[in-house]
Amino acid sequence: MAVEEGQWVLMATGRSPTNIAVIKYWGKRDEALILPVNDSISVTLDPGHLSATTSVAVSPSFPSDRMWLNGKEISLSGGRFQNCLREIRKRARDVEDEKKGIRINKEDWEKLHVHIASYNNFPTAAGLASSAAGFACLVFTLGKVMNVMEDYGELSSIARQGSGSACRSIYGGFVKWCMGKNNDGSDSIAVQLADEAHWNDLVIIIAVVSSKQKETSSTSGMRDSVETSPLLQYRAQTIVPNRVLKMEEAIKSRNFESFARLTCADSNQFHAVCMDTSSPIFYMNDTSHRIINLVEKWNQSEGTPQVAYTFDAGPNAVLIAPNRKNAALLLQKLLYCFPPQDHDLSSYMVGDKSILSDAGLNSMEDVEALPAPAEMKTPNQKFKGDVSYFICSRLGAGPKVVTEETQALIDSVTGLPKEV
Ligand SMILES: Nc1ncnc2c1ncn2[C@@H]1O[C@H](COP(=O)(O)OP(=O)(O)OP(=O)(O)O)[C@@H](O)[C@H]1O
Ligand SMILES: C[C@@](O)(CCOP(=O)(O)OP(=O)(O)O)CC(=O)O
Repeated sequence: MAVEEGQWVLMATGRSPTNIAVIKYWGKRDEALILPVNDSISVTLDPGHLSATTSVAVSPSFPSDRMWLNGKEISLSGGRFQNCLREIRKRARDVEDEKKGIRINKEDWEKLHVHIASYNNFPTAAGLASSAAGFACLVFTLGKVMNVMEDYGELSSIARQGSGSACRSIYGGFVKWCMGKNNDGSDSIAVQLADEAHWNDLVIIIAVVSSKQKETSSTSGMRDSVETSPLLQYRAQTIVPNRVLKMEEAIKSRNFESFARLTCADSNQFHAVCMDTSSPIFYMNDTSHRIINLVEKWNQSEGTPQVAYTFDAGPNAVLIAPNRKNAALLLQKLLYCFPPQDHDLSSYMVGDKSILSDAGLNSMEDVEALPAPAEMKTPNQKFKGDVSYFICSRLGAGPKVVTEETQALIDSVTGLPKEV
């Protein structure tokens, strides 16, 4: 139902980044509250390249809460959406918009309904943490519309109830999700370790190996691991606590060698836990393994890490280079092994395309002329088309309000998504 004459629509739009864990969250001790079995640490990615944008509109003429994701209406009846809506509504405060002549009292929020429209500028449910950006954005933007004044720690614990990893997308830079001890989850919140300016030389290259939806969701995969993997228990109790301390130290001192070793080891152990699960879960594929091999060989041949890799619940590789020079060298090696299927170099690299010219790759001829990486054992092997495309990004900031009306996803007159 659209807005009736004489009634108003109030709206806010927010944009939130995704994050990628360098110490992984895998396993819950409480499914309903989404409480993890270990701390985790992530880097927030530049929202210009990977983010969710969400508009939340409220109007007395809306008969129910509704949501559209990437243009399609989805159900809000799931517990995760309901938890986020309930927790934000509980904290809603008086809102006044003098220009529009709108006054909403605190108590009115229980009766008012919202329309939510969200859009991800990258593939949804493909192991690129869309749920993290999505739920962080939902909580952040609902909070703006409802004039919620809670601090970011509290917002992170609400976002956590949408998707665990979402609590880390409430901040930019380097973020730690402290698992907490309390049964009610009140101390299971995210904190910022350092902002994005702290270590801004880092370059992040994502190899999108498959943008298809995955077979085993993170939620069900980690449930199976908790129930069946002895390695998960050992990891959570013995390995991660120590690793988190070392990672915090590496970030603080910008020690790339330590950062890279910890990141790679933790990704590999997370996938070992998946293998240790009954039935085993395979998130990586042959292409993922080839990328690990390439990086490991390079790192070994130099005697010190040149690049770090990490893989979430999917085959896509997230590669972190300490600077543009190493990122460009990495790209040369990657494009030698994984040349594009068609001859369009420009669409093969999204995000910060300028890294291509840093790598001296201005045309397909440049790609074809690349020498085989010196550390490769079988230099003639090329796997054309096995990588769909690359994204070049960097560390980024946390959620922001988007003020331009043109960027809003809901029409302020009809109260419905603009594309519908
Ligand atoms: N922009 C968004 N706003 C709200 N919810 C979203 C948004 N994007 C994704 N989601 C929710 O997240 C779900 C996808 O989460 P899922 O964990 O399967 O994939 P992913 O987050 O892309 O991958 P992973 O967490 O393994 O890296 C969607 O079905 C939807 O419920
Ligand atoms: C492999 C991971 O990306 C797992 C993310 O799991 P989710 O946060 O998507 O799971 P739920 O809490 O069930 O929604 C590792 C990480 O981000 O730490």
